[in-house]
Amino acid sequence: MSPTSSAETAPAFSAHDAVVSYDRRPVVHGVSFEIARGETVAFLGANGSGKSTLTRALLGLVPLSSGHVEICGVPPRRFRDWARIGYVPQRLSAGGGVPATVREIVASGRINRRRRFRPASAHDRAAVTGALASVGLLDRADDSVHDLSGGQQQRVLIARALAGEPDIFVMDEPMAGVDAASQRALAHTIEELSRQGATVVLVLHELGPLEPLIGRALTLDQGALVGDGAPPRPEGACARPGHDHVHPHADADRTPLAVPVIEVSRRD
Ligand SMILES: Nc1ncnc2c1ncn2[C@@H]1O[C@H](COP(=O)(O)OP(=O)(O)OP(=O)(O)O)[C@@H](O)[C@H]1O
Repeated sequence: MSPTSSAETAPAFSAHDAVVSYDRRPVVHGVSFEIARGETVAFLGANGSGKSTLTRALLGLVPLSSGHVEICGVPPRRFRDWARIGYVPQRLSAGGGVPATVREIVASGRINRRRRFRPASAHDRAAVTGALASVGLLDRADDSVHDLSGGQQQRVLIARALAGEPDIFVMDEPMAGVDAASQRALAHTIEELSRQGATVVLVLHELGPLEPLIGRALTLDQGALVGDGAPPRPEGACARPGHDHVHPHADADRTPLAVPVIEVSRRD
């Protein structure tokens, strides 16, 4: 933490000359930036430009080969307040081979909030139900997550993050494989989170319905930060730095979402 910052005033995320390598091959090349509390920021770039790797490095999920990153002024290895962070990974990893239900996966998002060895409180249950409703999956709550389409599984991951009532969201391609109506509903959810003061970091290959929310885009090209500012104006459906992007989920789901109501815990 810098001498002038504290855990409450430091940027939500900062990176200083951050380098990430896989098998000694650098895929993120010495990037530096800060993301302030309450900002909504998108990482843009083509497939393989390093967006996911950089966001995972910001969360300490992959190690840096040099440089440093901080979460709220603290290096990830010393950061303890993980309940503040809602991470939506690019693909469903929760559950694995275990036949978990949608509700179980979403409830796992409250683990950092629950008191050890205590049964779920009424507030825990309400947070899970509210998160399920927000992504339009209340009616699928007792189904196995493996019976859902890729787009629906993506919404389960978003609900899991919402259930934890974090104030910092990191969402890796939250719109991937989600149909247009559901994308608009998710955009509304994200707008609401942002309006309530949450920090929202999005990995996107195109802005789509999120465009009005994104005032700042950090653009990556082959691991280098090549842009930091207002996002490029649309010139077509996929006229974005990642226009050649391959969607990870081909099976977009078709269920429209309920209008979400989300509460973000305020920290300031
Ligand atoms: N676990 C890994 N091991 C080795 N190389 C990896 C690994 N993960 C990603 N890479 C490589 O690192 C580079 C950056 O990948 P990354 O997934 O971060 O890019 P991205 O911009 O998020 O792309 P996409 O939009 O396709 O997810 C790519 O060349 C990719 O092949």
